[in-house]
Amino acid sequence: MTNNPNTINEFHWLLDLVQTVDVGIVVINSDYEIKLWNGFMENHSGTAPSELLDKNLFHAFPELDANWLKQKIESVFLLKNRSFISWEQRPYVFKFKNYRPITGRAEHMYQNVTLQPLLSPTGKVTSISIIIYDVTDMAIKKLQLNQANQILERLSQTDELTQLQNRRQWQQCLEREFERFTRYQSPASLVMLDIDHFKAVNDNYGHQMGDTVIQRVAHTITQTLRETDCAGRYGGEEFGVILAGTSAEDALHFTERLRKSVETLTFTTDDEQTFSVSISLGICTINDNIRDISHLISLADKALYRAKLSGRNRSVIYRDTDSEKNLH
Ligand SMILES: Nc1nc2c(ncn2[C@@H]2O[C@H](COP(=O)(O)OP(=O)(O)OP(=O)(O)O)[C@@H](O)[C@H]2O)c(=O)[nH]1
Repeated sequence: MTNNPNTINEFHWLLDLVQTVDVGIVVINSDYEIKLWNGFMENHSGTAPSELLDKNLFHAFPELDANWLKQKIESVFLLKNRSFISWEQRPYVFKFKNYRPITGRAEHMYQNVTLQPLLSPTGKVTSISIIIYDVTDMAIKKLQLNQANQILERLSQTDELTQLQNRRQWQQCLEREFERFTRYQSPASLVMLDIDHFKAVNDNYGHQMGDTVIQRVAHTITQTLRETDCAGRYGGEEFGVILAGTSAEDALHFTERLRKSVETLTFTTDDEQTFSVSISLGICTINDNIRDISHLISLADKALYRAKLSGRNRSVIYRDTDSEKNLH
């Protein structure tokens, strides 16, 4: 030890800094015995260094994930390299309460942690330091931003009135299904459907009632779908449904079930008038002659048009020959 007063001063300053810095500092030896526990750690854990000195870290804090942390510590001793634990990988190592005024809503402190080898004068790693940074403010902001982005993403994909997928999103889904067919010949059918005489609904009962009809038809579609199917609002009162792994005949079961459910819906206006609506549906199954999704949509639309022409409130399967016997 030196008796040089300058060196002694510097040593005291360093000790003071270690004790008061707003970062947690813990030093442990290779037996996990605590050799240093600074002021930050004392304040947040509520345990004074005098109670911890030479105690085993994992006995003193049994809530620590011992298996995982020991592995990390061992590799620092072995490789003599720093190791970094990000809050995104693991929100905290030491579970401390969060007292930050800005992010008061966070239950615990988010931590970035560095494990650093401490070399003896002979170059041996006899201890390591665990340095804990409180990153709660930054973590909460990032989590809130992620959450806001998720909401924005959902909004940009959803039709506001019906909560079905909007046209752009739905077409992407159709694109994926089309690709699955081209790659794996995985069958799929497209259904385009439209509310019959919808202009008359608006004209007779008002635009707001028209919106209610669109919403309830959309809800009925959602209730009739399987999880793998994908429904979207294609335009005003026109919807598209992609039925994965479904032949034309099976798609017909779906459309007929849906058509009958819509028929049973009743609507009541403010002045107690009641009315019902019907839908027409066109089905087209993907096959090798179909070039792309625009072509597929146009063929399903042709079948829908035929359903309208032949009296509405029915399902029609598109076939190249497209004869009357396909009407239902
Ligand atoms: N209330 C409401 N009406 C809409 C909306 N989008 C489109 N429309 C109306 O839907 C009507 C569609 O009418 P048309 O395409 O002529 O067809 P239709 O009356 O349904 O008759 P068919 O399809 O031939 O059975 C138009 O009057 C549009 O103004 C919407 O979001 N809300």
